[in-house]
Amino acid sequence: MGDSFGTRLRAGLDKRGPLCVGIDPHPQLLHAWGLDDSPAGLERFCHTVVDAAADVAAVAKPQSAFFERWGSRGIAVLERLLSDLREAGVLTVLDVKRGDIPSTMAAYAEAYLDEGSPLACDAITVHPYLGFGSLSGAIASAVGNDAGLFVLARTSNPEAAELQDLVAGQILGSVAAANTASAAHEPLGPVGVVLSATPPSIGHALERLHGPVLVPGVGAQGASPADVARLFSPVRQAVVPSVSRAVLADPGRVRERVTAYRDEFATLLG
Ligand SMILES: O=C(O)c1cc(=O)[nH]c(=O)n1[C@@H]1O[C@H](COP(=O)(O)O)[C@@H](O)[C@H]1O
Repeated sequence: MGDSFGTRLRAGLDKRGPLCVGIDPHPQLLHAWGLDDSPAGLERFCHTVVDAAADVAAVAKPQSAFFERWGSRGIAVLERLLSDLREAGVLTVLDVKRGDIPSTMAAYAEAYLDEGSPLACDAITVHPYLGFGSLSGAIASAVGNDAGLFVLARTSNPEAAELQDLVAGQILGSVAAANTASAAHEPLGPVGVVLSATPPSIGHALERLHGPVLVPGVGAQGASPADVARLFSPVRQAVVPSVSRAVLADPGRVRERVTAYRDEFATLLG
């Protein structure tokens, strides 16, 4: 067995600092970068981001939808991106937000978590809205492959509250139990959560999660690094802030922005 996802993530965060670079090649962004909205444009975009972030970011999170738009040609670019990030020592969280009945979930786990799969990555985002138990097989697969999952608990979009505020506490409790039950829960368990930095407060105790906390919402969606520090101070060592548009706006300044956010988060969460 190799190192668990939590061990690799801890090492990456300690070495490079707390930041996940979101890789979201929106068509408008490709145009702003002077690139075609095409698989070739996507590929150029990805090369630039990997070159800029390779040795300064601990984690990168490609958003699968922007690659799926192009069918098999986009997926080929995504496969190459995952492999380039791995080679650069950047942990990969593929943002696919999967969640299905257990037998189908097993196939998703095979696609993204099995070592040797063309789209293998270190972790994926999943949702628990078919019942947390429907994720059991995916959790077992993550543990068996030294990979991880990030379970949506409270997302950053304004529509999230009506449904998620009803169940977030239950989801956080289930994540804590899954990590505690895992042999690999030190230094960080295999099951992380996604909690946005945009609400005014979290409203739940996070100390017993034993897993990483992926935090979107900074920059384009209005939250600041100081909001992250304020909301997540009890688990600040486990926080992985994720920033996409605010670091990608200008192709000539990706490295500068990644480094600036990383350093600011390191200071605030240190
Ligand atoms: O799972 C996510 O990454 C995610 C969760 C969430 O609550 N909100 C959220 O915006 N995201 C993702 O984060 C990216 C947007 O990040 P920004 O461009 O930094 O706002 C998109 O890929 C979203 O799908």
